[in-house]
Amino acid sequence: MSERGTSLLSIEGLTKRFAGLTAVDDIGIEVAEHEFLGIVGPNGAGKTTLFSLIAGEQRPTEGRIVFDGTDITGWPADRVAKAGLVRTFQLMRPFESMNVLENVMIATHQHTPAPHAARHKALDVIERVQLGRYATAMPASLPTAALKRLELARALALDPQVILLDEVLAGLVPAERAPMIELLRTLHGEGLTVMFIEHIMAAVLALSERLLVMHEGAQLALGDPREVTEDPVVVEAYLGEDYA
Ligand SMILES: Nc1ncnc2c1ncn2[C@@H]1O[C@H](COP(=O)(O)OP(=O)(O)OP(=O)(O)O)[C@@H](O)[C@H]1O
Repeated sequence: MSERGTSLLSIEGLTKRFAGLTAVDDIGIEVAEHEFLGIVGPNGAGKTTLFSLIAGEQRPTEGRIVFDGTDITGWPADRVAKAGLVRTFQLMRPFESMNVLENVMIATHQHTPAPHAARHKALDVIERVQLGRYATAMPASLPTAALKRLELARALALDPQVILLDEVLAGLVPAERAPMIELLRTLHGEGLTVMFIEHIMAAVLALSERLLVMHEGAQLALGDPREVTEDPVVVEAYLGEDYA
C-alpha cells in the first residue's frame, strides 16, 4: 500500500450468495485514501451487488468491510452514509414532486438541520456539479445529463469521504461524457476517494488509477489499468479480442 498511501477502505473476503448464485465471490481489496478505483466486468459480474454490500444495502454472506479503521460490516445504509461512504444509483431516483434544490436539500438537511444553512449548502453542491441553472426545475423536465448530475449532487450533499459511482456516464451521448469526466476529475482532485463502476472504457482509462475486473462475482484482475486491459485473461473474459 505504501506507494498509494493509507488504506481507507478494506474489503476482506466479501461474498454474497443468492440461493444457488454467488453474486460476489471472495472479493478482497484495499482502497487507499484519495484513490480512484475503476471497476469493470460483463453484465451480471457482481459490480452493483459489491456496491450494495459496501453501502450497507445488503448484508454480505461472508467477509468484512473496514472503513477508516472501523468494522462497518452489517451496518445499515444510513449509518454507512453518515460515516462517509455514499453511493449513487444506476437508475436515478429523484423525488419527482420536488425540484432540484429541494431534492438536494433532503440530503443536506441530514447533516445540517437548520433550513437556511441546509439550503445554502445544497446550492453550493448544485453549483459544484454545474446544475445552477436547473435549481428550480423539476426532475421530469431535466435532460439525462442533468439528471446524472442531480444524482451526483444528492450523494455529494451527504459529505462523503468515499463515493461509489454506479455508471454515472450511462445514457450520456459522447459529447456529454467529456464534461462529466472533467467533473469527476475535479471532484477527485478536491480530495474524494472514488470507486467507479463503468462500461465506457475510455472513461475508465481516463480516470482510474487502478482497475478491478470482476467476472462471475470474482476478482479476475486488479492493478494498473493499462496492464490489466492488456491481460489476455481479461481480454478473453470481458473486453473481446478486437479491443483496442
Ligand atoms: N437480489 C437479488 N436476488 C437474486 N439474484 C440477484 C440479486 N441481485 C443481483 N442478483 C444476481 O447477481 C448477479 C450479479 O448482479 P449485479 O447486478 O451485481 O451485476 P453487475 O455486474 O452490476 O451487472 P450490470 O453491469 O448488468 O449492472 C446477477 O446474476 C444478478 O442476476
